[in-house]
Amino acid sequence: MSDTAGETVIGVIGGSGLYDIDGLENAQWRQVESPWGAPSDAILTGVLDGVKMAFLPRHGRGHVHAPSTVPYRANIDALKRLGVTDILSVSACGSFREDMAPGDFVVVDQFIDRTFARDKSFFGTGCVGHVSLAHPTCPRLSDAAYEAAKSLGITVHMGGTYLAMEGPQFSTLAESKMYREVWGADVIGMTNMPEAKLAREAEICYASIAMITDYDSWHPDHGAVDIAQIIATLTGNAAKARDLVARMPARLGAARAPCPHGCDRALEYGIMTAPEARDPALVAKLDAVAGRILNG
Ligand SMILES: CSC[C@H]1O[C@H](OP(=O)(O)O)[C@H](O)[C@@H]1O
Ligand SMILES: Nc1ncnc2[nH]cnc12
Repeated sequence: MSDTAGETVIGVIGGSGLYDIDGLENAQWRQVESPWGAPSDAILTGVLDGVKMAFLPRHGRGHVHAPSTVPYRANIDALKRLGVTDILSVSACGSFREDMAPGDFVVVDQFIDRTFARDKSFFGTGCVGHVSLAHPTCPRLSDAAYEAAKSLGITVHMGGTYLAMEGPQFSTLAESKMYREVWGADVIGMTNMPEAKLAREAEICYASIAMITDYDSWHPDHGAVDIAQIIATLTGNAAKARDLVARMPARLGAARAPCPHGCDRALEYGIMTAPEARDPALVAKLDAVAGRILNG
């Protein structure tokens, strides 16, 4: 197998309210072709503090894609084609915890996937692959994001379980209470699944920052989700998210040691289909995501 040490390339997937980032040298919006379809938008590439960066607005500029129709596979594949090694996902989320208040950031470390209408894997008939998702986020990248947020004076919580719902409607009161009281979720959003699963399949380290915009519907003093309040909080959060992103290159550095947690080797023993039984068309589509294993 090939060595995974090399150059850091930071990918940032910006969620609701974050449609670009500033300060990149040689900034350029680039159309990236993918065999998995068109990504959400062009990808903004450039260099920040000597580290290559690639920014993709998850919903597209102008917020075109709904949570269910974001082209998750094309997005992860396109970032992989640009050489991205580490993805920082930034997302607007509701909170199930009194102490995770609107305006706070949460470094997510677990997910409950309740989505049901999305393509969730690059693998399938003709090339079956399995990866571990017990620890779906990368501790090295998550630590860097946490430290960056703390250094900016942002109220940030380390660790939290993100409930991924299909949407686009928000939860009923009964669902909100069940996610919080029975399932023990901390935050809720509509987009980090299957994104995190696909990043793991593509052997890209993934960390997720939840920017809290509301208390969903469970909170007796806050009532139901109010989209006007969400947008107001989002606007404030976006500036903090940009500052956090700007600190990431200095935290990670340009030279990249292999991930100590194995994210960049997740597929090492994961492909089950015998070489002679593989579908050449699917293998060809997997050139970026799994080329290290399939063609290594
Ligand atoms: C604007 S509220 C609902 C919307 O915001 C979140 O998007 P993202 O995760 O991309 O920041 C949430 O998941 C919904 O898609
Ligand atoms: N309460 C909520 N539920 C789902 N997604 C969200 N994004 C922001 N707030 C949310």
